[in-house]
Amino acid sequence: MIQMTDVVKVFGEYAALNHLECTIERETIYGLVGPNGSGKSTMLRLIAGIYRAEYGTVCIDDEPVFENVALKNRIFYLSDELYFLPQASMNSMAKFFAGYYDHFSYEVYHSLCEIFPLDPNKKISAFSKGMQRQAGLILALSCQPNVLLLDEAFDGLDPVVRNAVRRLLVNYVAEYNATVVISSHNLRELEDLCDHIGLLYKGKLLLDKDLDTLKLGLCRFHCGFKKAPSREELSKLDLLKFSCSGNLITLTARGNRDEIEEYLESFSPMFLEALPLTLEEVFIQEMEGVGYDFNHVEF
Ligand SMILES: Nc1ncnc2c1ncn2[C@@H]1O[C@H](COP(=O)(O)OP(=O)(O)OP(=O)(O)O)[C@@H](O)[C@H]1O
Repeated sequence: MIQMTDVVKVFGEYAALNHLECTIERETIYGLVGPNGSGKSTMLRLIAGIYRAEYGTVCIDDEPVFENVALKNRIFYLSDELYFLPQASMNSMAKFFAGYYDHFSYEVYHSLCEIFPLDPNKKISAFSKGMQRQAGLILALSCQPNVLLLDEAFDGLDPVVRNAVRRLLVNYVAEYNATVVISSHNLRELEDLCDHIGLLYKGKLLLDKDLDTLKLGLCRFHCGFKKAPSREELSKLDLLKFSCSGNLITLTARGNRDEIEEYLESFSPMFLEALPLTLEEVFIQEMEGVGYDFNHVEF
């Protein structure tokens, strides 16, 4: 379990993380979203033990991370600015990481090299940006970390590779009882990948929720009536959004989907359909629910 308690990280006069509290359970794929400069990389670097917090504690399984060599051997931080040794190929980087990570597995490395169509003898600097990301992921997983920190890891990956990576991460977490934290400024990138989402804004977690709970708590319906009921007539619903055009109604409500559907059926609609909500829409509703103007958070 990753536990950040009252963490402050300052650069000069600026607090990049401002009394941050966050707990990330094992076997979780945790999506960390937030606008540019909200502190995502800083948070990941603190978890990786690269930065020391000015205040507060950062622990993994109750042990402080900073300067903890044994613990860091089980953590891999894949930076948004990928770094490979000059002139390195994947094979030479594998040798480099094998010298540092006690659990580096050549078996895993070779099997991943077969999944991704990259030449392991070619200079990584000659790879495209997306290929370099793939190389980084292969090497990261081969180190078999308990905690895998991926900073903007999906940048530049095409949909096919993205899908493959998604499957790999899900399997990895289950097989190794690992924790993966992925940062992105794009909610849509994380929607089908994470089971938990944290929204970082100005160095604080504004929202930290299980994805199923988030999605289950809200639903949207589109329905048509001979004579549409007014918003007031639907008083039993906890309505977050309501729009009526003629006899067509689109609404978003908080609550149990089946119960809401049953209630709407009692108004004898001519048709009634549930519409999917995107993660972004769920977030907007949740943020407004806690009195926050989502327009200030640009993704
Ligand atoms: N090494 C540093 N020196 C000075 N300021 C820094 C440093 N690293 C981060 N900051 C500042 O801390 C804040 C948070 O930066 P951070 O890189 O953690 O944000 P981010 O959410 O990862 O942003 P992005 O989505 O743009 O990558 C920013 O205001 C940034 O300017």
